Amino acid sequence: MIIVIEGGDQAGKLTQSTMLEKALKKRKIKTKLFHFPDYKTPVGKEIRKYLDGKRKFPPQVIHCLLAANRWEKLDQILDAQEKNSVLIMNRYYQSNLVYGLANGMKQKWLETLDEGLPKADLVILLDVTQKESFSRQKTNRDKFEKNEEFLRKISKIYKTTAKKKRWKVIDASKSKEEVHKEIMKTFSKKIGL
Ligand SMILES: Nc1ncnc2c1ncn2[C@@H]1O[C@H](COP(=O)(O)OP(=O)(O)OP(=O)(O)O)[C@@H](O)[C@H]1O
Ligand SMILES: Cc1cn([C@H]2C[C@H](O)[C@@H](COP(=O)(O)O)O2)c(=O)[nH]c1=O
Repeated sequence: MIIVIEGGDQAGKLTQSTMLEKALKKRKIKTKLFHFPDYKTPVGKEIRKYLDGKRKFPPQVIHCLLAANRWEKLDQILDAQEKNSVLIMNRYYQSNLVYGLANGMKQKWLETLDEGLPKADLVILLDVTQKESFSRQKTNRDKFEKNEEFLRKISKIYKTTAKKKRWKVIDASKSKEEVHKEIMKTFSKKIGL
């Protein structure tokens, strides 16, 4: 199964996807964690430059690149699916939908970019207020993260999309351990334990 950990800036996606990976491996469940964007690939390097303000692209181009970055990893994803029971995605195509909508792109256009990639079985949205996210100090904010107004928009679109698409929303302003417990509860329920 594919579990996606989603959320805005500093929501705790890296923390929680790593804690989940560790917990599943401890239970002897074969698990592989992917991170998107993957900044190490050729397309990923372009995305990094864009987010750092060193490249300029129209929104259509950056959202195509963000999807292309997943297509670059398709063979690795398929291979990982063969070898593991669970794949965890620290962001996946759901991010492109939310950020793309916030950037004025159409839903159908955005969804077509990722059509054909292995689908998510469970999407967990880590919900934090924009205030809480900003209090989790970060020195180098990227192009999308610098704009507070944009981040408020992202938070709103995440919530409405989660409702429409039945993503599991978890209050991520709680402690790391409490959020992890909630994620484990959701996972157990999903697999019928
Ligand atoms: N539940 C929590 N409570 C308080 N601080 C947290 C919590 N979860 C994560 N943090 C802290 O917030 C910061 C961001 O966490 P993390 O890198 O996991 O978030 P992220 O969603 O992956 O961020 P980004 O999208 O910006 O890469 C880190 O310093 C982390 O230790
Ligand atoms: C995968 C993906 C990401 N984005 C956006 C979301 C963030 O603003 C950046 C990535 O930053 P992070 O600190 O490395 O999480 O890119 C997007 O718009 N579309 C996507 O598919």
